[in-house]
Amino acid sequence: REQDLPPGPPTVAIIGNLDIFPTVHPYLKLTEWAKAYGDIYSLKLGPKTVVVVSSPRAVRECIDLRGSTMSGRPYMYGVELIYGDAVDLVLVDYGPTWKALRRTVRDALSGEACMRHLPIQHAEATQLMYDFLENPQNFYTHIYSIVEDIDNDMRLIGDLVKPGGTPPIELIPILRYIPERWAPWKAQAREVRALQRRLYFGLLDLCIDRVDNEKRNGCFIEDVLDHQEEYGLDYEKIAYLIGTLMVAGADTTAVYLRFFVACMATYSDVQARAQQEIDSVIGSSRTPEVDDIDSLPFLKAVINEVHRFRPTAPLAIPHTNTVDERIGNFVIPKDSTILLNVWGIYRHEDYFENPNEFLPDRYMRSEYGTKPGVDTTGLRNDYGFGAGRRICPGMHLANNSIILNVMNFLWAFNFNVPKDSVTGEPIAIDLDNNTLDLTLGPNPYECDIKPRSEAKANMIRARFAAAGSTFALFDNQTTVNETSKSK
Ligand code: HEM
Repeated sequence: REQDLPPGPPTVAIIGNLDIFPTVHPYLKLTEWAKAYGDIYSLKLGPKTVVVVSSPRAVRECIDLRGSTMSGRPYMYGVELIYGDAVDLVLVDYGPTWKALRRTVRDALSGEACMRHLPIQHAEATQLMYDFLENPQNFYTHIYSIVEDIDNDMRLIGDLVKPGGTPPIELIPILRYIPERWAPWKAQAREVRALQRRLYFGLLDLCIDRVDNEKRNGCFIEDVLDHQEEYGLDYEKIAYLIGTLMVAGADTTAVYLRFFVACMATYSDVQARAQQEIDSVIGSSRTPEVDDIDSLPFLKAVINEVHRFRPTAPLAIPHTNTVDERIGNFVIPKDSTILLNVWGIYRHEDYFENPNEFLPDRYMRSEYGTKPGVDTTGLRNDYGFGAGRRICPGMHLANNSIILNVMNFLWAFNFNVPKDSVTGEPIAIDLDNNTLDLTLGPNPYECDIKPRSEAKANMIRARFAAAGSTFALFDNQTTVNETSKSK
C-alpha cells in the first residue's frame, strides 16, 4: 500500500489484499473493515487501488462535492467482452457519450416527465394487486413480472461481472488470455451480446413502426426518436438505451418490493400502524393515488426504513476518479475504484441508533433517520440511489412505482408469516437469506396474503377490468419475435 493511501487491511506482496477480498456478500466484510479502518479506507487488489467510502459525510466529501472528477466507471473486462464498442449508460465511462445519454434520460425520467408515465404505472400496480388477490401463493413471482429475455440478459451479465463471478477475470488479468476452448465465459459473453442485440434492436424497431404508423403509446423512446438529432444518438445507442433502462429499472424495484412484503409480514405492528394511517386518509371507498403519500408520513418513514434496512444495491455501482484526489491527508491515485458502501453507511453507529434493527420511527423523529445530535448538513435520504453526477436518474420513476405499489399492498391486504401446518406455530421469514446478483434480494419465501375485505377485493377486480384500455396500448410491445428487422 502506497504511503499516502487511506489505511486498510495488511497487504501481501504482489497480490495486496486479493487473497482476503470477499466474493460472497462482500458488503458485509467491507462494512466490518470500515469499523476497523475508518469511513474512507483502501484495499489493494494486485496493482489496483480500491477505496471504500462508508459514511454520509465521507460520501459528500469524496463523491457528491467532486462531481466532475469522481464520475468515471472503472474498466471491466467482462463488460468489454459483452458490449464491445456498444455503450450502456450505466457502465460507460464519463465523457461526451455519457453526457449525451444522461441528458436524454434526464429529460425522459424527470419528475415532470414521470407524471406522463403514471397511467401505465398505475395499471401495472393494479395488475399486481389483482395477481396477489387471485393467486396469492405466487406473490414472489408476480412482483417480478418481466420480459423473460431481459431476465436472462441480466442473469448472464451478472454472472460475468459481479464480484466472484465465474471466473475472477476482473481480478486476475492473465485469465483473459486463456484460449477460448478452456474459457467458456468468452462464448457466454458472445451469447449475451447476441441476445441483447436481438432484443434491444427489436424493441426499437417496434417503436419505430408505431411512430411511422401513427400508433404512439407515450413510451419515452418516441420522444427520443422525435429529438434524435438534438440528442446526438444513433440507432444503436437508442436501442441500447432501451435495454439499459429495462435492466436498470426492473430488477431494482422488484427486489425492493419483495423486501417490503417480507418486512411487513415480519413486523406486524409496523404494518398495522401503516394500515391505520392509510385507512384514515384514503378510507375504503377508493383505491390509493400517488399524491396520497403526502398525507402519509408514517408510510413514508417505512419506505425509507426498508431502503436503509435492506438496500437494493448495497455497494451501488463503482465509480472511478479521473485525476489524483487529495482528501484530508490522503491521496487517492487517478483510476482507483471507488466503492460507495451503502450497507455500511446505513449501519454507521455514529449516525444511526440500533442500525441493525427495523425501526421506521427513526424517520419520524428526524428527516434523515439519524440519532439526536447528529449534524445533518449535506445529508441525504437516497444513498441507495448512488452519489454525485452518476446518481440514479430513474429515482423518480422508481419512487412513484414503489409508492403506488406499497400503498396498494397495505390498503388491500394483510401480510402474515406462514404457520406450520402441524403445530400452528408462526414460521419466521429469514431476512438474512438473500442473494446478491446485480442487486440484493430476498430468496423465495412464503407469506400469507389475504384481502382486508370482500368489498376491497371487488374494487380491485373492477379496477383491473378498467385498466384493460391502458394495457391495450402496450400489448405485444414488450417482446420481440424472430421476424424483427434487427441484426
Ligand atoms: C429501487 C429502485 C432503484 C435503485 C435502488 C437504483 C439504484 C441505482 C444505483 C445505486 C445506481 C448507481 C449510481 C452511482 O453510480 O452512483 C443507479 C444508476 C442508474 N439507474 Fe437506478 N435504481 C433504481 C431504479 C431505477 C429505474 C426505475 C431506472 C430507469 C428506468 C434506473 C436507471 C438507472 C440508470 C440509467 C443508471 C446509470 C446512471 C449513470 O451511470 O449515469 N434505476 N441506480
